[in-house]
Amino acid sequence: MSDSIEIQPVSSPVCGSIRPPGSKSLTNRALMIAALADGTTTLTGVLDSVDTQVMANALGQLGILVETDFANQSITVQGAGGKIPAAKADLWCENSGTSIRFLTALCAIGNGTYRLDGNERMRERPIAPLVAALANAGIEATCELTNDCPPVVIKTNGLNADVIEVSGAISSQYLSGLLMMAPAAQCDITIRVVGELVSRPYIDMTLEVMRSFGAVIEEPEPNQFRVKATGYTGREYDIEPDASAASYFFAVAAITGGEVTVEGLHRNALQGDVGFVDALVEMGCGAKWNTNSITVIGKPLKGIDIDMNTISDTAQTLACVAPFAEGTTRIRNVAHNRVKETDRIQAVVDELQRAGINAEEHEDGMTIHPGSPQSTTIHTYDDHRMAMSFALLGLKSPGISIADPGCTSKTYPHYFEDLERLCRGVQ
Ligand SMILES: O=C(O)C1=C[C@@H](OP(=O)(O)O)[C@@H](O)[C@H](O)C1
Ligand SMILES: C=C(OP(=O)(O)O)C(=O)O
Repeated sequence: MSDSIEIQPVSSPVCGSIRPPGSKSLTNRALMIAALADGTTTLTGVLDSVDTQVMANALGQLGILVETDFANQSITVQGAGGKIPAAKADLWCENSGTSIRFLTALCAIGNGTYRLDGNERMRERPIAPLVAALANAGIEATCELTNDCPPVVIKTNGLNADVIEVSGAISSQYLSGLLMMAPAAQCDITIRVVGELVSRPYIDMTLEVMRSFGAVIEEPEPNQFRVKATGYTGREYDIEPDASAASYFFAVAAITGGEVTVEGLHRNALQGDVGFVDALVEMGCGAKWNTNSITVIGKPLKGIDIDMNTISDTAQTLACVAPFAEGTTRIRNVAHNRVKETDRIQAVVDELQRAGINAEEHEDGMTIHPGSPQSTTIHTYDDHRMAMSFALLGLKSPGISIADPGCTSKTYPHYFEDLERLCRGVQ
């Protein structure tokens, strides 16, 4: 893909419908659980992107039979019944947080030595809370370097602990990984979160997918989970379209005064990020929640003060809607966004300022003032969500280019084509 892509402004409100590709979070959960299950699982509606390829490849290296048919959005997994066939593996996780966190927990139930690593940014993304949780549970788990980040080495001959404690203050993915591994452990396990838990809807998603494959989990107290060692049963499982990806299309309706329908999502979707629609409604938009689609209707926007802890992947989207609202917008409680693909608080504020928008950085978020973006090239810091959200500015003002558009391949390789199709009505 080229070095940058210039976004063409739209001349009228965007009206249309779109079905984003499958959810990254659900695809990677279903893959891990299918690998642990008894029998065969066929996944449909899966996402074909770097993050899911990395997960599928790593499971293959662990000796699980994973047959991808990405052309048909399908993957078949022969579950190994709670065993990890390979006794040794070096797993490359690129910059996929879900992959490295879920796989680290998965490796704990193996029998051998496993090393997990990723790209330069992944080596700056903390994993020590998960490593400490496993170490306290009797696994020889270490961070290879001195910065509490990957590479991680796991030496294990199975997990035999009945209580695991984990911190959830930096990422919920540590807890999700432990929860998903637990039904395959040697005994029932209580997993307790110590302190704050960010991104809670992802835990509810984890529990729901686990239950769909037969897991039995209770939450006797908030953030304390009792998981039975029942194993999982393979099945056919369909993945919802990605709700975080949908946020960009809902935002298109919001900023152009149009009407955009996203197919395949609904109020009770497994992904908490459908809650982004509520944020747009708070800003003044209309919304229709249908049984198998959600429509956002763009109306005059007003700035809001919003806690986005539970829907933090959509904070960048909201930050790129905010300049077009009347009044300031304050985004709170997303300090965990500083340790994702890039420091997403600093990067968003820097790039809004580069486009001439007045924005301030806070420890936990940002304030954005109304303004009209000026022509510039937006830096994207190898963060797919920087590229996808800042494209919105270019729909409103001429001369906005997005550097390194290929970085969307992490979760949405065809994003710019889909955006073009929606905005220009090209089929
Ligand atoms: O469990 C998941 O699928 C995810 C959890 C979130 O991470 P944190 O829990 O680190 O906020 C989110 O940002 C990420 O894109 C996907
Ligand atoms: C934070 C993200 O991904 P991950 O943590 O899975 O790398 C994301 O997709 O926005």
